[in-house]
Amino acid sequence: MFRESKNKVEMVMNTGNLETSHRLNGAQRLRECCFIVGFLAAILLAVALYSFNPADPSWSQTAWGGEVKNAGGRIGAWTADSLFFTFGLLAYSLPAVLAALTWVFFRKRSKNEPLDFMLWGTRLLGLVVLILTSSGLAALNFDDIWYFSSGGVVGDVLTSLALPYLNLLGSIIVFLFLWGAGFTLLTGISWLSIVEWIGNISITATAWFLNKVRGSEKETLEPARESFTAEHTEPEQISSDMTLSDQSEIMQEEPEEQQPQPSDDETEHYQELEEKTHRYNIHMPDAVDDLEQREEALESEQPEPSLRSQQLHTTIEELEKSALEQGDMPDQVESETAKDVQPEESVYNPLADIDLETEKQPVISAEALDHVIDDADMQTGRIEPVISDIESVDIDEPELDAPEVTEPERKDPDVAAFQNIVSEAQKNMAGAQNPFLAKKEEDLPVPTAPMPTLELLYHPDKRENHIDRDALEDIARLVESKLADYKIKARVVDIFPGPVITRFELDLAPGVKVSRISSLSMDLARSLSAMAVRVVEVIPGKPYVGLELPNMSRQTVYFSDVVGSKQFLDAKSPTTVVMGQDIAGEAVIADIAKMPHVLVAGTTGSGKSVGVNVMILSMLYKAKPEDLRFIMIDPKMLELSVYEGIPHLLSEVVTDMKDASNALRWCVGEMERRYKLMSALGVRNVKGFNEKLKMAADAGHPIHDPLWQPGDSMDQEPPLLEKLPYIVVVVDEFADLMMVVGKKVEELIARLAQKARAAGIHLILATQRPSVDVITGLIKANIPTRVAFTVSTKTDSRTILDQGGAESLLGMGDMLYLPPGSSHTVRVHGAFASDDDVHAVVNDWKARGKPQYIDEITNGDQSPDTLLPGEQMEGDDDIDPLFDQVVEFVVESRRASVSGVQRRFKVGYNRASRIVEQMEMQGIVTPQGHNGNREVLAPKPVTE
Ligand SMILES: Nc1ncnc2c1ncn2[C@@H]1O[C@H](COP(=O)(O)OP(=O)(O)OP(=O)(O)O)[C@@H](O)[C@H]1O
Repeated sequence: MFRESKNKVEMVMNTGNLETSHRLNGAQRLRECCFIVGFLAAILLAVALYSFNPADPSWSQTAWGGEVKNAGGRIGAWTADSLFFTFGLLAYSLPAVLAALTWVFFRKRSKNEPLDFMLWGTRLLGLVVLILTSSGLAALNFDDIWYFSSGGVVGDVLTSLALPYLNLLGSIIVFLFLWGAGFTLLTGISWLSIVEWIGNISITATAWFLNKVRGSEKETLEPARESFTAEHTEPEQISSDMTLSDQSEIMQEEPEEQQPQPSDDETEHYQELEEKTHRYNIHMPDAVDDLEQREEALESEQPEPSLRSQQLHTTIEELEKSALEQGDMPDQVESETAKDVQPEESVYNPLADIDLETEKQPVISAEALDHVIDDADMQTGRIEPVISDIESVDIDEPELDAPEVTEPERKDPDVAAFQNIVSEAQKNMAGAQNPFLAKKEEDLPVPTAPMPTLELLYHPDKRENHIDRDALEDIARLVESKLADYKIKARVVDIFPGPVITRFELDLAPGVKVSRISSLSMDLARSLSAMAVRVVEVIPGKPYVGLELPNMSRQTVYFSDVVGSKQFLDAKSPTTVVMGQDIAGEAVIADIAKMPHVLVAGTTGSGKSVGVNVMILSMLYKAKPEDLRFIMIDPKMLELSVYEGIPHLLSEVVTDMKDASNALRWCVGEMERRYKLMSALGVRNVKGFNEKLKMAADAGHPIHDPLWQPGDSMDQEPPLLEKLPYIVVVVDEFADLMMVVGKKVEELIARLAQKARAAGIHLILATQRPSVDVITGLIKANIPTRVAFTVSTKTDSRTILDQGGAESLLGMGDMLYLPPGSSHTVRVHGAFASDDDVHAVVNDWKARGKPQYIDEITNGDQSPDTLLPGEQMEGDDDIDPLFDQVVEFVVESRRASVSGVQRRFKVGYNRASRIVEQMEMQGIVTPQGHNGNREVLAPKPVTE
């Protein structure tokens, strides 16, 4: 009508809405009026109370006709008088109370903010209690105002009720506490939080005040045990050199965490949580990272699953569908038949089919097959002569590209009989040549690789090297607390997990002696429930002490792992040997030529023989026979005889102790010869000698033997000098040698150990008896490199290493290696080479060549010509004083056993065996036979 446009209409409507929204509805209007009146009353009340004049007319005063002084007029005077009369001093607070009540009840509220009557009921109750108790307290404690009691009538009534029963103090206390309860009812503020808040304020104020008083001088906190823990838990937040104010600043920075004071349980929970998040410095071995990287690489390298393997995961329906689409679905009849014969098979497997068929052949009759075909025909409605009889099934089978299936039923009886005869003959042959019996190797095919390959060795499957950080941290905490039990303040700073043990590096508090921890190693092992704990007193380059604890699950360090390591592959020397892995899993290798001799000791079963085998095998991986030769002495006849026949051997493996001393004597002679040769060529060692020889040969002037004299051989001119190989002498049970041959061996070994280094002759001596009569001072002084496997006592450890520690090893190849020229032992987990590994490498070398034994090494009879400088003929030894008596006894008893002589004459083994050998030399008894017995050659004395 009069509104012209639609827009305008909307605008007018909107404006109308807005206008109505600003108007109050009926109830609201009433409430707002009450709100205004309430405030008016509060203001008037305040005016009346604060301008109260006792001379004004009121309930209590009669002042007729006088001028009213009260600013609230006559009403104000009467009201004020009434309130002062009723509430006393408390009347002054009533305007504020009235204003507050007005605000609470009449202010405009939103719909989502309804009045909580329960809450307001308690508040009202609180207010009443507060007013009553305040009046009571005022009546008891304050003077009257004007002519009113300070507590008003209310206070007077309350006190008159309380005083006869509670007396003054009791009444005050009761009113005070009720007042407190009323306050909490009214405000909802807990008195506990008020107390804590006051405490906080006072501490902060005191700290602030103290710092103010001390001026710029800042207080430094002592790193006490508590702060020590704090440092651990929040190192980046609270450090020991922070001032108190700094710390309070930090506290203020996190008010949410500091202000709501937690309960005791919560505090404990937080402490636990803090301790859980306490991270130690764990050094993961590189191997773990490598492993992870390799795993990732392997995963990324994994080829896409082939179509065939994809098909394995599809259902038969999907396969059929796709086959139909591609048009290579087999004949319906065939598939149906197959279904009947093999209802379970969902994926086609030719091998499974063959097995099934061959198994089923005898039980499927032609009738049954016909029945199957009938069924199929009925289902398909097609008649096709697919299977005619059983034979046709058999003949069709080879099409399936299956392995040969033996079918004894169809064999000719003559052929079967012939085969029986042949197999019987083969069995007899096999019985004669039992493969489990050690036998001479036939000519093996020569390997194509120039040196043995790593494929010969056992390669373990990929091993999980899972390191549980939380478990390690738990152990670290346990270590700290156990040490604290023994009053040792120490803190774990670094953790090095390894394949066999984990090293915890401890930072000791100032003044704690390392020896205290060392002496506690047994107690620590017990309290940590560990097999053994080794204390590393000095870690080179670090101010810490090491505590080595065995891992829960131990990993075997395989020879193939270490021999395939970069360090070993990079090493050039032919005498490089593998030791094992250090505590962090890094390969430890050494060079025998630099050692130059090594002593290996440990109790039986500690892994010595495996260790020695590993050393020999690693040299077989590095050196050709022209570079390195071995002389092996093995009194046990077990450990080293496996090497018999490798081209590196200079002589057969020596198992007779007499031959062993000959071999050692030969070595001394060879050493002397080499020295003469080297001095003739003016070189200082074997390496220099070989280089000079090569240089001369390359230059076309090969060097002839300068020591040759006419008559030494049938040749007319001196022979050409040949390359000198390193010679490594391995003695597996050195104690045996010392026991049987005695002093002579000690002398020979000492001579070799002193001088053989430059001549390229090196010794590996292993013993399971690390006692001072075996490892004598003379030998020890000349053999600087030692390897200690587990020993039973600390004394044994000292005998080998000149320090303790080997008694705390874990066995199974766990060793302490004392490198040459060092007094610090290195803990090494020895590499493990199985018998199969040894055989594989040995066979590989046997296939490459035959050894050329030097007979004089073992058979070299002692004659005045072959005597070494300074050596005496054995026969020149003084005849034993007991000799004549022993001869008499032996000739009479006709028994020439060493033990018999020992028993009869009460002498030691060495002396008895020497006397028997002297008798042998004089032809009184025969040499030892195969059974160890000797026969008496001298005739029995004739008795009259
Ligand atoms: N490095 C190693 N890792 C794992 N197991 C090892 C290792 N070395 C040795 N062993 C285990 O310890 C056993 C004993 O080792 P070995 O025969 O070398 O001891 P031994 O000290 O030579 O004893 P004995 O003196 O009696 O010959 C081995 O059969 C093997 O099972």
